[in-house]
Amino acid sequence: MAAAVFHQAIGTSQSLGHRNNSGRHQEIGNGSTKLIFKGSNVELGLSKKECKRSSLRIQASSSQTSVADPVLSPSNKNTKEPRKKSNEAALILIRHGESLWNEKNLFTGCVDVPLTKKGVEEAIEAGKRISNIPVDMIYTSALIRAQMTAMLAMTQHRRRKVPIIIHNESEQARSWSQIFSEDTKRQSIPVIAAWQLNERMYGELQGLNKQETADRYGKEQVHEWRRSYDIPPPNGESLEMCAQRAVAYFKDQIEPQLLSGKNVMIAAHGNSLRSIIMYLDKLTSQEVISLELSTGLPMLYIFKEGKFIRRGSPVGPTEAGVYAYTRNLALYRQKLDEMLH
Ligand SMILES: O=C(O)[C@@H](CO)OP(=O)(O)O
Repeated sequence: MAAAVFHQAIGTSQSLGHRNNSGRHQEIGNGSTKLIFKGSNVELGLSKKECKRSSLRIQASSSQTSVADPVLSPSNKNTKEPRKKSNEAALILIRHGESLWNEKNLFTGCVDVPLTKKGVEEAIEAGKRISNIPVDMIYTSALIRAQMTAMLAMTQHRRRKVPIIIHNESEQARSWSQIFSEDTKRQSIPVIAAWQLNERMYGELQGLNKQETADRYGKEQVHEWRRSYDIPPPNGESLEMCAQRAVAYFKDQIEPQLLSGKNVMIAAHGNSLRSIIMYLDKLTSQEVISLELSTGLPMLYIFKEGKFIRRGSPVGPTEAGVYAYTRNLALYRQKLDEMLH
């Protein structure tokens, strides 16, 4: 029953840490032509061939289901196996919108800072870009900036399902947040908040101004702390350490959802997403140094036949290119159009 959807992934949801922001930029070319990772001073271009090379191969077995929303096909309404077998699912990654400490240029890490007005607008804009892409499950970090981003983005979604945060932290929380209508459940999207997706813990840099820290310790040292793979900032996490929990969570909890055909959105942070993208795109520890993610930029991957195929950032809800990627996405969009007209 639909309740299963709401409670299955919850076993692992927890409320701990945090992570966050930065001022840098990665630009992911729209569509599949070109990726450009821009750092403050760094630029790395990947050709189409290179992108292809870096797309992930995952040891995954067979059963996957449809990108099409089961609610839209009445025949699936009352079945225990709500989805048809299919080969693909959509994965949307989104870094949170600008936070108040991004704005002040402070190291944020696990400090739980909300979005600025600009961050709110970025999240809404991101939501418009993905408003025609199916979302069955949402994963966020335990931090408010990622959760705000996910929720604000979903206000723009045309399917109008209600994102609902799953509270599994105690038996009472589970019991008190139950939903007693199967139909209402079907019109909802479970949102799992997991500390493992939090920003890297920035140790003794948290709260310090990035520019002042560079003036004090030197630009190179600070760049190493911020972008190297295996050098941690003082008493903080390196990207490698961050990957150990973020990528493990992705593999253990999120990949199985994709394998079962669920379309997933992840709202998280600059570095937790860098580590996940490193895994998805098979970037080397050298390549990941140049990977920068802009705030509020959604990135689409198609999970198909055990592989992650990077599809760039949808430019807007009507961008024809996105829907040319897969037949299922096009069908979903068409059904939304029919439903909403
Ligand atoms: O301050 C932070 O938490 C992070 C992410 O915004 O900054 P950086 O760009 O240094 O990784």
